Order: sequence, then C-alpha cells, then structure tokens
Amino acid sequence: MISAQSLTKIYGAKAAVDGLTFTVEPGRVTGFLGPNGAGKSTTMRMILGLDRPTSGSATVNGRRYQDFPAPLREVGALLEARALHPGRSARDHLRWLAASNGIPRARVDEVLGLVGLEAVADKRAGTFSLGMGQRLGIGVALLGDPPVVVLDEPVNGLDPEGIRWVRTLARELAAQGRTVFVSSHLMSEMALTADHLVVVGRGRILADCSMSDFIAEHAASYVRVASPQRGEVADLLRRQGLDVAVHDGELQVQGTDAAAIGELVGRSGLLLHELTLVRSSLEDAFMTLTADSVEYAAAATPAGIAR
Ligand SMILES: Nc1ncnc2c1ncn2[C@@H]1O[C@H](COP(=O)(O)OP(=O)(O)OP(=O)(O)O)[C@@H](O)[C@H]1O
Repeated sequence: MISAQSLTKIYGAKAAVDGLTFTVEPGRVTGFLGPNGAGKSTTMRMILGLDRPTSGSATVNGRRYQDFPAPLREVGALLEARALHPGRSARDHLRWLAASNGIPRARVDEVLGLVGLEAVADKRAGTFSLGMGQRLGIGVALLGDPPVVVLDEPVNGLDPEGIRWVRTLARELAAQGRTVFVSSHLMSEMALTADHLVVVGRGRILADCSMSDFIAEHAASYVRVASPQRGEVADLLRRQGLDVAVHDGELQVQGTDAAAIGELVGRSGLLLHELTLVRSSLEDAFMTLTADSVEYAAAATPAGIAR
C-alpha cells in the first residue's frame, strides 16, 4: 500500500502539499481528485521519490521509493510529463529500462502486446501521437509487474477506445490485488473507474471515502416531476412537507422517492407526464465540495459570448 504521513511540500511561501495523511489500499482503484493546483502531481512526485518532502513522509509498502534497489518492480508509474528519448524506439526504451531494473527482456514484448503497441514498437517515440505516448508510458509503469501502480492523468489524449482500455486495465490490476492510485480530471470516467476517492484542495485533504459515500454526502439526488398541472402538483407536494424547486418548467423534488410521489399525485387525481429519479453525479459532488478550493476559476461567460 501507499502511505502518506503529514506529507508537506513548501515552495517559497506556498504550501503546495499541506500535511496530507492518507493510505491507498490494495485491491481497489483509488481516485485522486482535486482542482488545478491542488497538489496532486506534487504528492505523486513525492511518492515516487522525484520531489523531497519539506516534512512528513511518503512510503510504498513501508519503504521510501529511493530505498528500493529495483523500483520499477515495486511501483509502476505514469507521470503527466513524459520523459521519453524522442530518437529511441518504444522497444529500445522498454529494453533499456528493463535492463537497468533486472527485468527479463521477454517482458518487453509482453508489455508491448499488453498496451497495444506491437505494430509501432520499432518506430521512434518522437513520432508518437499523444495517445501512443500515453500507452508507452503505461507500458513503462507495468514493465516490472509491480504490486503498486500510480497513474497521473492516464487517459489524457486517449480516444474513447483508449479511455475504456485504461479503465478496464485499472480495474483488472486492482482485482489482481494490486494497489492502484489514479488521478484524473475526467469525472465521468473516474466515476466508472474508482472504488475509493482521496480528494484534495489547496494541498489539504477534503475527503477520503468510498465513491458512493462521497456522492451521497456531497450531492443530492432528486425526482424530476413534469405535469400539465404543475402549480397544483407543487402545492400538493409542499403540503406533504417535501422540498420542491421549479427549474426549466419542471419540478425537482427532494425528500422522498419517485414511487411515493407517483402514489400521492395519483390519489389526488392530478396528471403526471414524467417522474424520474435523477441521481447526482460525481461531478456534482466534486463541484460542491471543492467550490471554495478552486484557485483558477473563470468568470461567468460574458453575455456577448453566450450562445
Ligand atoms: N516546482 C515548483 N515550484 C514552485 N511551485 C510549484 C512547483 N510545482 C508545483 N508548484 C505549485 O504547487 C501547487 C500544486 O501543484 P500541482 O502541480 O501539484 O497541482 P495539481 O493538483 O497536480 O494540479 P493540476 O490538476 O493542474 O495538474 C501549484 O500552486 C503549483 O503552482
């Protein structure tokens, strides 16, 4: 597992990471979320020994990254910034890393197959598209067959097929009992991939809980009710003590489920055209929780630009 204990990184007068304590457990995918500048990459870099904490510690299976003699066999990582030699082929890049980490050469071909790069394995990495580069980066992460995998924005630049591939891969790695720690800004994708979430804002922990608890706690579901007798239906529901809001000509009702609303309205003889449970999304929950932690927010769209 990965463990951060009071992990802190100060740049000048600014705490990029401010006393983070959390663990990333094996056997599940843990999503790492936060607005731009929240400290995700800095945290991952400290876990991977690329940045030194100002104080606190980050360990993988109880040891600091720099203390592993063959780190690729302990922790596989894809970081946002690619560090590929542009003139080297994908195969040579993997072979070079395998040799320096005591990994058998045969594993290189296995990994090229796993990430779908066999056909271009001998092309120079400098000619790769963003998506091919991401696949090669994921190949590097998997090269040592490590029990812990850290992926920073793995679906960046991938097409829909590639995005689905990363999702399936992350879930398979977790199902094999590995520790999988993934950051992404794509909320809909994260909702399908992660079981557990660590959410940060301005370098601090905002949430550390299961995906379902996070959504239930930070965003509210409601029942959408449409009726040609909207006013009467709204009055009826309000008299029952339900919370009714009117939005774009429909009622949004909180406080009970669709079945109970249907029965109530049915008994009154009023007409219903639609009754739908609208579940809140991970994106809704994320926006609610991080509203105060957003560092770089755009102003509302100026009227002249709105379509
Ligand atoms: N080398 C550095 N020197 C100075 N400040 C830095 C450095 N690296 C990061 N920071 C600052 O630390 C904060 C956290 O940055 P970090 O890249 O970890 O955030 P992030 O959550 O990964 O953001 P994003 O989602 O935009 O990738 C930011 O305010 C950033 O400007």
